[in-house]
Amino acid sequence: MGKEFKKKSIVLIGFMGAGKTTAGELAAQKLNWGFIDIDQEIEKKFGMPTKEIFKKYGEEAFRTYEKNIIELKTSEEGQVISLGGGAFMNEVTRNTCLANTVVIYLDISWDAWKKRFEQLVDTRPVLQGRDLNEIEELFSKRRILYSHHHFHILTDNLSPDEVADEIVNFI
Ligand SMILES: Nc1ncnc2c1ncn2[C@@H]1O[C@H](COP(=O)(O)OP(=O)(O)O)[C@@H](O)[C@H]1O
Ligand SMILES: O=C(O)C1=C[C@@H](OP(=O)(O)O)[C@@H](O)[C@H](O)C1
Ligand SMILES: [Mg+2]
Repeated sequence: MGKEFKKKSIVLIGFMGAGKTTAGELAAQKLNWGFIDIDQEIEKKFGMPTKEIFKKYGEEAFRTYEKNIIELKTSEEGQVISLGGGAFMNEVTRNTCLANTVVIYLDISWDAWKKRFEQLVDTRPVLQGRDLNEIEELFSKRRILYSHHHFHILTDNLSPDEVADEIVNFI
């Protein structure tokens, strides 16, 4: 028997709403790889949406479980793994992903993101109680850490399917 070919997993990073979940699932289908959405894993564990987890258990509990599940899932191969937008702020997570996986940054400009705000505000706990100026500040702060990646896709003028194609072409 020949050696089995194992593929490094892909990790998608970027600000909330950039399309990590949507494009990640499509890319996994195209590659015939597994798909793991870290938020969905956390929601399964807690049995409630992320917004409720933040309310009931607090952000710290969410972040701790998030870090641990990423550690676990990035040890698997041949997976497309969509992170939540805040996960990459954790240094351990960043180092693990950069060392063990192919990190792809789904970038979106602030102008394009603003148009998606209404679509996101009801479900994203981090947006609750923040005005657009505060969100832009968070956007700029996080962007600095997203600069650590292996491949970058500017998604502003791309459909989810086109983003998935870019991911597949890179791999
Ligand atoms: N390339 C895109 N163009 C337009 N809308 C998109 C694109 N990618 C995702 N969306 C939409 O933006 C919202 C957030 O997408 P999602 O995949 O959940 O992002 P993330 O996982 O990065 O938070 C969804 O309503 C989705 O349909
Ligand atoms: O940016 C963040 O801190 C978060 C982003 C969300 O994921 P998406 O980036 O998939 O929206 C989710 O993990 C949670 O609401 C926190
Ligand atoms: Mg997502």
